[in-house]
Amino acid sequence: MSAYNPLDATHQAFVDWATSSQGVIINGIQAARIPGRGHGIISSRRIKKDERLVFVPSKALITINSEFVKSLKLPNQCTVHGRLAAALMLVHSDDSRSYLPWEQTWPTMEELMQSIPLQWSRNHVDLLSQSAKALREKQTSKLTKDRDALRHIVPPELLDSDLYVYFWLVVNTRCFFWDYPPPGRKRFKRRKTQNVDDCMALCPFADYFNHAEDGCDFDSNPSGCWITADRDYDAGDELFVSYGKHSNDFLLVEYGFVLPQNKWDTIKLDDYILPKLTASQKDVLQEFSLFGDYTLDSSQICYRSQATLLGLVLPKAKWRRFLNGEYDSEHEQPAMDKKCLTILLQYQDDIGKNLRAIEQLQKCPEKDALAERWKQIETMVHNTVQRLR
Ligand SMILES: C[S@@+](CC[C@H](N)C(=O)[O-])C[C@H]1O[C@@H](n2cnc3c(N)ncnc32)[C@H](O)[C@@H]1O
Repeated sequence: MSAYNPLDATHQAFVDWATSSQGVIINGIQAARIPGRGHGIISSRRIKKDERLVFVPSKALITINSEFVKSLKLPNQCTVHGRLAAALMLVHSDDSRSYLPWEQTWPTMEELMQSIPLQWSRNHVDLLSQSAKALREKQTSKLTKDRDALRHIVPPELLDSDLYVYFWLVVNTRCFFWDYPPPGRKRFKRRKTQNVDDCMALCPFADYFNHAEDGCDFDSNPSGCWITADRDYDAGDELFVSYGKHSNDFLLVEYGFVLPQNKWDTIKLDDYILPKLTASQKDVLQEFSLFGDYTLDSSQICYRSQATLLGLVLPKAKWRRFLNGEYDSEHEQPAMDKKCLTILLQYQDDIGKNLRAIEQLQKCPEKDALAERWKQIETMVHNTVQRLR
């Protein structure tokens, strides 16, 4: 007996549509409402490793080569992401669109806008971590570029509306990797030249799978794509796929959630290390390609940070010898640990300030997401401080 709730009529209608008219083959799994994760996939019986769980034929995907997308003649200067979002928006008012039963299972605009920081208000954005802020800025400029590339073809009242952002986020959160050219070509080969960011397809039913650190295997060929069990499962277990080896800041910005346990999680230390460096130390780091991108994971500071911090405790000539692999820094380890500790104590102060500011916010999903993330950051920093002490 599963702990998850059965599907409502909208989702059941979508599953019927996907299997009866789109050729989607579902084996041993079903969609279900999963508390805290929207919908997801659970096993309807015991499943053996390597069983194929779902097959989605290529004709059922929404890609840049789907007829309704192609017919809109959207400009190639716009990313595939931006064009797919525009196409979904432009046909949104057409009640005869073929994939309507599928679209009705997607999250609402409110759910997406609240969970993903892209459209958060300034007071919430200001309380994101440094790395989440940087990722959000990148995302914002990608959205702006997509809008600019579409401006001469899509009316501004649509392009600048929340509806465009909504479909842009639907594409961002629900696409799978897909890099095949349209059917009908004599030779059906993967395009080697295509930008990986442009290899996207919306994939009915497979898009119910939630993310975990590790999960079932996704694969594809020109006929379609499928997901295979990575291990045995009991009836009623939730099954996941992995969206990639992502930190929680990345998951928050791109997908609107964080994992409670995440072996790929890291936090950035740049704001604490870079201000401590002189101009000439920065030059040396540039020379050795070690400038910036300093991280801490659940147990240690990355090599880049350690090599950089050594520059604060070693004379320049010795530091250069270390960077050239000619000097072993074992003697300086205690001094370096001390530097590290100073930096992390400063970080702890800021974490405290952020948590107190978040405490003052009115109750809302953004507040909960911010508090959860900063408590994770607090734990990571605290554990390293304890270890160094
Ligand atoms: C491809 S969809 C997965 C299906 C989705 N849960 C739904 O209800 O339609 C990706 C979205 O699912 C949610 N999600 C995926 N994995 C999650 C997880 N481990 N915890 C919480 N939410 C998750 C996030 O909202 C994410 O943007």
